[in-house]
Amino acid sequence: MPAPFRPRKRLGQHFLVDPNVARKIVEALQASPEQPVVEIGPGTGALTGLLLERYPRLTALEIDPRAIATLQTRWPALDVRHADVLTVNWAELAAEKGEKLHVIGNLPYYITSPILFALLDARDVLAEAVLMMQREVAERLVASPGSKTYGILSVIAQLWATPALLFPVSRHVFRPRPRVESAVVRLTFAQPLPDVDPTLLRQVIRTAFNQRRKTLRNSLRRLLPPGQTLPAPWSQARAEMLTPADYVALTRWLQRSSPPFSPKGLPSPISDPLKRQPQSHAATPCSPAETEASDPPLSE
Ligand SMILES: C[S@@+](CC[C@H](N)C(=O)[O-])C[C@H]1O[C@@H](n2cnc3c(N)ncnc32)[C@H](O)[C@@H]1O
Repeated sequence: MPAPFRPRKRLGQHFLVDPNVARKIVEALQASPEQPVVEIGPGTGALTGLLLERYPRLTALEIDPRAIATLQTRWPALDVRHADVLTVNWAELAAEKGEKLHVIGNLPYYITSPILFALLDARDVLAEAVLMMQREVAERLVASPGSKTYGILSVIAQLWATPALLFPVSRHVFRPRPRVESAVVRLTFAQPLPDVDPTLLRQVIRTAFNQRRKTLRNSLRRLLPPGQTLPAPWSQARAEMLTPADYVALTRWLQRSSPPFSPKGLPSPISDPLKRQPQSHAATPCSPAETEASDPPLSE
């Protein structure tokens, strides 16, 4: 069905036109019918109709009033809210629904990374998220240590959730066609990690990857108390060699060394990242500074 209005590229409006792909995405959601589902960016409703058939407690969040008018005409009873997904208060929405939320959406690709970080931040009130995104970002979410695509997003996503790359989607099933290929990912949100300050953990990961060419001994220097140095297995490693679990262990060690972050300070055994087998891209040069909003240009 052609969009009843001119798609706006600046809003990432590439509408899905293949009903089989739409069905596959909706079927990837593991929510049961009585659970609350939130759709990000319903657009003209490629997923919305299918979702409503299964999930009567659906809420849709859309920024474009023209899309909202279309949705209200097609499904007058739909709970569609005019909202910028980046400013949504997920905790309030979950409180309103009375339980953890299941999120779904074909994401607007110009803000994929900020949406992912916002959802990961809201992990305590979310159960799962099934999201279509550019394939390159999907691959980053599931990347392993030592690989070219392993970065801040990989580590944080793998700590706060279990990401699974479900299936690829061709750029030919959208109108207008995006320039990049897509993929669908499911994030199953994890329980909080015990005995680790999440703010410090994020700061450690970010600081290490922002200078990924340097050894951790140098890149993390400013996080250490004066006179303190990193122990041997970590000090010579680079950011991309550490697993998500290593970052947790490293942060716990820092908490013990820096009193402000040291409420409990439990010891944690670590493996030696220098002895780990690097993967095929282990020696890749530094990519341009990885930032949370670094999504590539997308439209044709
Ligand atoms: C890739 S389209 C997907 C549309 C529809 N779900 C589909 O599959 O055809 C992305 C949708 O997100 C909406 N959108 C863009 N920026 C948004 C934002 N900040 N908050 C909420 N929705 C947004 C766009 O208007 C568009 O409807």
